[in-house]
Amino acid sequence: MCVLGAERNHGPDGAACRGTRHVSPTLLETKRLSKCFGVLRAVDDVSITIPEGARYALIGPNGAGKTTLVSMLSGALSSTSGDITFAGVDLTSAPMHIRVRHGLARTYQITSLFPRLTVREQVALAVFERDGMGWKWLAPRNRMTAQYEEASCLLDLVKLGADADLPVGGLPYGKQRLLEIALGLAARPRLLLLDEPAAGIPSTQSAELFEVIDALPASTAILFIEHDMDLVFRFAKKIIVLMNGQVFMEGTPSEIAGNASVRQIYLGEGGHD
Ligand SMILES: Nc1ncnc2c1ncn2[C@@H]1O[C@H](COP(=O)(O)OP(=O)(O)OP(=O)(O)O)[C@@H](O)[C@H]1O
Repeated sequence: MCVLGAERNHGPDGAACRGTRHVSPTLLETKRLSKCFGVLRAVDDVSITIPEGARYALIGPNGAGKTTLVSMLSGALSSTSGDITFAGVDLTSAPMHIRVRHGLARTYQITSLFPRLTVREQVALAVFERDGMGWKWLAPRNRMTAQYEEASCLLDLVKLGADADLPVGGLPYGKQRLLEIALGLAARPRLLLLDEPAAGIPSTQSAELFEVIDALPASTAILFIEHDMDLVFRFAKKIIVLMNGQVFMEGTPSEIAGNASVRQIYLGEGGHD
C-alpha cells in the first residue's frame, strides 16, 4: 500500500514527528516579496499565503512575473526584498536544498537526465538522493527494497506504474512530464511548485495530466502556473492573478471569472463560462 501521506510527516532532519507537529493552515507566506532586474521590478511587493493542501493557480499575462515569483519561492532566484516563511520557518535566504528539506520543492524538466535508466530506477535514485544515500543506489537492488517500493508507489500515484520498467528515454513526452512530477514528489514536498506542467503536451493529454495532479494526496499542496484557462478553472480551487509583478486579484474561480476587470484585461471580453 502507498504510505506517502503518512510518511511525509518528517522534519527536515528526517526524524519522524507523527502526532507532534503543529499543523498550521498556512503553509507558505510571502510578505512584500520583490525582485528587481536592474530597473525592472519583475515581482513587486507580493504578499500571498498558501494553505496546507492547496490547489492554487498562478495566472497572468506574459511577463507578469509568474516564473520569477515561483523561482524565488523555490530558491532558484534570490529576492531583492521581502520575506518567505514556510511552515513557520523563515526561508527567505535559504538555498534551494534547504527549502527542499523543509518540504518546498519544484519540478524540473528531465530531458537531460539518464535516458537509459528505467523509469523506476530514475525515481528510486531521487528517493536515495533525498535520503542522502545517492551513492548506495548502485548496490544490489534486493537490498534496497524500501526505496524501490517507494519509487513504485510514486509511479502509481502519477499513473506510470505500467511504464516502470521502460527506459526513461523511450517515454513519450507527456509521460516524461508525469515522471517529472514523480521526481518532485520523491522529495516528499508539502508544497510542490509546478511551472506550466503541461507545456508542450497535446491539449488532449493535458487534462489527464492535471487529473493526476488533482488526485495527489491532500498532504501535498500544489501551486501551478498555467496559461490554459480551461485547465485553470477546472483544477484550481483558488487563483492568484499577477499583473505587472503585483497581485491584481486573488479568489475562487467563480470570483475571478466574475470580476469585470479581470475579464476585460486578461480573460478577454467574453470571460470564462
Ligand atoms: N533573468 C532576467 N533578467 C532580466 N529580466 C528578466 C529575467 N527574468 C525575467 N525577466 C523579466 O521579468 C519580467 C517577468 O518575467 P517572468 O518570466 O517572471 O514572467 P511570466 O509571467 O512568467 O511570463 P510568461 O508567462 O511569458 O512565462 C519580464 O519582463 C521578463 O522579461
